[in-house]
Amino acid sequence: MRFAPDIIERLARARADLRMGVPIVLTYGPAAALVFAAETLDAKRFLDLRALDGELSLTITSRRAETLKARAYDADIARIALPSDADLKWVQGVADPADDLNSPMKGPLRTLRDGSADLHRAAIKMVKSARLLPAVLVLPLQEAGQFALDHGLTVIPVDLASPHLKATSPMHPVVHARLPMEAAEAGRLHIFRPEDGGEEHYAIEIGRPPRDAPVLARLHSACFTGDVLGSLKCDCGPQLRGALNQMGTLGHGVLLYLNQEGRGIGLANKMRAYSLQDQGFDTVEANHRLGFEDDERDFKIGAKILKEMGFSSVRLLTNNPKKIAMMEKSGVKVVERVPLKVGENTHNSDYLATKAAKSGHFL
Ligand SMILES: Nc1nc2c(ncn2[C@@H]2O[C@H](COP(=O)(O)OP(=O)(O)OP(=O)(O)O)[C@@H](O)[C@H]2O)c(=O)[nH]1
Ligand SMILES: [Zn+2]
Repeated sequence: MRFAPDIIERLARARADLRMGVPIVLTYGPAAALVFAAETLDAKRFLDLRALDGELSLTITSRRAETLKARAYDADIARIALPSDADLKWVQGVADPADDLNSPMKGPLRTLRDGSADLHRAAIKMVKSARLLPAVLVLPLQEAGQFALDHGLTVIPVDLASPHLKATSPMHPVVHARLPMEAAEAGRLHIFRPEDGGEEHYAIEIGRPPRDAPVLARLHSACFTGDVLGSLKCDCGPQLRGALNQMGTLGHGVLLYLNQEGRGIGLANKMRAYSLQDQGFDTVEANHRLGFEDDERDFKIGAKILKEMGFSSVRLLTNNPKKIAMMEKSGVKVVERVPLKVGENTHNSDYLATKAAKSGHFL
């Protein structure tokens, strides 16, 4: 009998811990560290953390470090030595750009350059996958095993975890049922569940497309504001309905509804980005100021689901060349790109222009 969680299950637990403000322990060979997500750390735990010995660092991505004018010696991340007088408000000010313009002085920031950054890099990956701000407090630990046991903390060995932090989780069909829709009466909704405890994704199959021919397909990323609320800041709502209508007219197609809200940063972070856009930054700059890349989505998920459904080639409805490249790389042939230009308005024209200029979208 073996009921203990395996590494994938422990990673899911660790993500939930971080979201609730509970620290985790990361180990890598003989090295170990106590890790808190800066966003969810509370005052009480921060005081207790301060009382422990060791060099406490606030690790951020090099994207965020650039905005804060901090040197990033570890390529994609920067380990900021926590000043002795730094309080929780200071930590959150480094993590969250909301007040950058009101109170720009966070530094001068001293970043660490000696020692290994492996644990810190893994910690950033974990908070990103927990859809939190990419900033972590990291304290090296000596007796990590005992410490974790004493405090009931989840322990993640980074060497075991890293292949899973990189890979796209296998996706399993859960259930499907008939769903007549305005765009097509012959609709069917399929639910797919990843093995890693992450978000479920959906496939909307219209008609019964033959599996041995290219299918009209769309990879749509969740956009609560556009899809549900009819936001005018983006073109997602009209693209969603436009794609379904084209498939309905043709009589068959597959729309994948991928729960990668805000280009993979989650709705809370997307709203942080919107707030920065209200301060004058464009969609790409806002992501960078938050510490994210322009696009944190994993399009391999889409290819996995299509293959699972039996499709191997598509006519892809998109203006995004990266989706095409990723499908091809993942073994789904894109025989044709079908442009999807709908829903431009006065509120989103700058947003669409930025995507064309900075993210390489087809005009
Ligand atoms: N971070 C962030 N995400 C946004 C913003 N505006 C829209 N989104 C998200 O961007 C995604 C839009 O995805 P898609 O409809 O696949 O658009 P796309 O990558 O431009 O590709 P195509 O529409 O296929 O050309 C959704 O997840 C939205 O929630 C924004 O300003 N910031
Ligand atoms: Zn949108």
